[in-house]
Amino acid sequence: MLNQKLKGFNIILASASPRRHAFLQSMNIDFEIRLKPIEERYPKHLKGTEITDYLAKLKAEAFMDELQPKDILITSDTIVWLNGKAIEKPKDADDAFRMITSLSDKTHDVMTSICFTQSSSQKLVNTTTEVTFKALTDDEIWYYINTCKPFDKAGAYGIQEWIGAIGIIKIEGSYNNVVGLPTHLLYETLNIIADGK
Ligand SMILES: Cc1cn([C@H]2C[C@H](O)[C@@H](COP(=O)(O)OP(=O)(O)OP(=O)(O)O)O2)c(=O)[nH]c1=O
Repeated sequence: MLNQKLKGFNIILASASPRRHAFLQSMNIDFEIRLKPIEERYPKHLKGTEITDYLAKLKAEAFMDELQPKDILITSDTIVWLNGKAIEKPKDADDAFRMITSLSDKTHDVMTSICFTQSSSQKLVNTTTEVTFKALTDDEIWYYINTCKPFDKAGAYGIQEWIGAIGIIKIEGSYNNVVGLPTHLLYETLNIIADGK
């Protein structure tokens, strides 16, 4: 099993997201958390998974110089993509209201890239999930913002929270990807790395 195969490696998760920490724990992967501040900016011409690929790699850059041969550094990025535009984290409650209103009664994409960095190589994987919201009322949107304060979430919503329970009518693709980490891809890629492929 993967946790056995990874015994000779040191997994480093460079993420402040408690959801990403919990996913690795649920997969029985031993890991340490290492954090460095980074500014999540990307060139304007990038689209969709080009953005998440770019940001997942950018998050790895600060650690490049300190990686040891047995280290596998994991970084990732999630965005919500609607009508050709990325919706990132909201600045405040009004911004969150605008974001969720724009998602109401529509289908959007959620994209996550995971970057695996070793001292001498790098692998990048990504996936997209389609999420459809019902028509949400203003009262529902404000109730959610005031109770769950989704300011740390791309698109200003958490599928794992109240709004996901009452508002999402269809999803196509990985659920965990929407929460912030496509765990099936993490598992598949770590197996490839551990097998030396
Ligand atoms: C759409 C959606 C996003 N999210 C989260 C996943 C990501 O953590 C966050 C998007 O921001 P990210 O920049 O991908 O990640 P982060 O800043 O939380 O963590 P780090 O960069 O340190 O790894 O939104 C949910 O939890 N539920 C959802 O339904």
